[in-house]
Amino acid sequence: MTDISAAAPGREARTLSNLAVAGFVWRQWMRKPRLYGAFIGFMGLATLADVFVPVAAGRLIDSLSGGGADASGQAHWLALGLFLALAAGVNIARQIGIRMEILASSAVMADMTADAYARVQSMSADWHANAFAGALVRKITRGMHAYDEITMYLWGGVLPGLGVTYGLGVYILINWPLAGLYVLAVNTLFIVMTMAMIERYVRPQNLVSNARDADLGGAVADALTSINTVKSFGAEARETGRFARLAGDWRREVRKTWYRFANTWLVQMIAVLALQAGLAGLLLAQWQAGEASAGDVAFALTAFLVMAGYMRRFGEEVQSLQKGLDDIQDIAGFMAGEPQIADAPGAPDFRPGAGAIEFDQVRFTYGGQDSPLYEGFDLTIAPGEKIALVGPTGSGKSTFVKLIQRLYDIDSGAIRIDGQDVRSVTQASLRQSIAVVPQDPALFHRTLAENIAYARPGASREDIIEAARRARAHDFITDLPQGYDTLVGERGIKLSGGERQRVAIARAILADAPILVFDEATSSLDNETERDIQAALAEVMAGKTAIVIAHRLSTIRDADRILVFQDGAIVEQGTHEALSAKAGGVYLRLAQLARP
Ligand SMILES: Nc1ncnc2c1ncn2[C@@H]1O[C@H](COP(=O)(O)OP(=O)(O)OP(=O)(O)O)[C@@H](O)[C@H]1O
Repeated sequence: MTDISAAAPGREARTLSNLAVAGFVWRQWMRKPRLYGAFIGFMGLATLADVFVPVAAGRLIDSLSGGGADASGQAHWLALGLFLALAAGVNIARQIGIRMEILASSAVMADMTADAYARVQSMSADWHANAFAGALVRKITRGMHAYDEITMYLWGGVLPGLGVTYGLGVYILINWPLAGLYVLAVNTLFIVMTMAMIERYVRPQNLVSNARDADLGGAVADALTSINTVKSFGAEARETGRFARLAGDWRREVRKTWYRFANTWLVQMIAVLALQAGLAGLLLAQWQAGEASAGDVAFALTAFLVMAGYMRRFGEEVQSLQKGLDDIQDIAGFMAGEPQIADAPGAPDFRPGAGAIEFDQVRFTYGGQDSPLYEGFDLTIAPGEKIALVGPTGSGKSTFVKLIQRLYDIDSGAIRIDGQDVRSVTQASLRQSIAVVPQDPALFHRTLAENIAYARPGASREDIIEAARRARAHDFITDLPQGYDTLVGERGIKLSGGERQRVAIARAILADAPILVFDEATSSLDNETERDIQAALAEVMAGKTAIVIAHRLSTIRDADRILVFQDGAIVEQGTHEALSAKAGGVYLRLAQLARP
């Protein structure tokens, strides 16, 4: 199994072999085999017709130079007709082929991009923590367009080019062996040299400039998603400077790539000239010796023009094809590996119960860390229990929540919810049974009604309003000019922190999950908002297992049990009264510090 993490943006992308990328492209073609079959068939017809254009030209010249010796005087008209029919046939077949390709590729590009998007969404939280959203967007869109280029350049350019040049080469070989050998040899040399230069000389540099290109996208998205921080530090000029440095890196690398492209073209042009001079010279010599007719020389010159056109394009097309393969390799990489956190084959959906949670000898280490955060971690939470998690920053409270949601897999031991191991059920069904109200909820740039209904798509307007009422969000929503139809701005930027949390509580109410997790905002809210949120919360928690990452004494006091975390372990647990009575205890110290 390929480790997909290596392809995570932000790190240098792993290079898939051309063969692996080609396999991916092949599977995309197989989505529309009939349309692509027709496209290839028409391109083949066009190629065949192109091979015979010089032959028809030769016949025409011969019939003309024969002075109309045939009895009817029709031969040259027939030859001209054949010549024109072939020339028209090439273009008609190509036109029909291209239209088939447009039909097939537009459909495949849409499907392939949707699959890549789904795959990226299925990547683990850890993978995304290492990814730049902007770089991902760039990689996916670049790969989408590369697919069309690969298809067109291969079937519409490179392969017809090979067909015509070798087809004519063989025709020449049969009629004039020496010239034929020369043409085939120069052709082969040209192709081998072009491929080698592109693979060894152009491609490595092209991958480097692609990586710089993705860095640019990543940097823009990184700074723009934190634009408020940038502004609050008055750091616009600093960020612009940072971007300019990255743009400078990109410019240096892309210039090298483009120079390498240009150098390859130069070498190719020299080979085309050699072919031109050699073929014309050889046939002229044969004509002089009386071994070739004027028509033969006309054939040679037309054949050369046709071949030179294909060869000139061949170089560019092989390069574009390689660039296409490089550009699509990120998407191919996403699809080639398995997400680190995957549903077990045939995993059933989670069956929600009363909300019992059990940690059984859990050991967990974050990727990139040497020592485990949790070791031999045991805990049982009864259905309906109200738990408060307290402890110093970095002690492992948020990790506890991430583990019950299975955002990370543990090293050993087991986490069971309602008797079901979190690894044995589908992730989506598990997470739908755990409603999380984060500290600083990010909303979608959609209407408030849509944001609330995110927990239950298809919820009626009445249900949405009822949930908002219970979350103490209805009043501020109806005060907005467009009420429930107000767009909240990217990540909900147009709402205050307290308002966003109440929208998230309304979502949790609609979700109606047996387990509720509430991460209290650390920043202080005004008394009224705080009271509203506490009241809303009390309602949501009724009858559910509730886990509150607590920063406020009020929440802690009401908890059935307080778990005190320190360095990834629960060092004390009990009610507020019991823990407060424990002289020298961690909780007592934290509570004293928290008191105003
Ligand atoms: N994705 C990650 N990769 C590596 N280490 C991580 C990751 N997330 C958290 N950690 C580390 O794990 C430890 C526990 O973090 P966690 O977020 O669970 O603490 P916390 O108690 O919730 O802290 P806070 O109260 O500040 O939110 C910290 O040392 C943190 O640096």
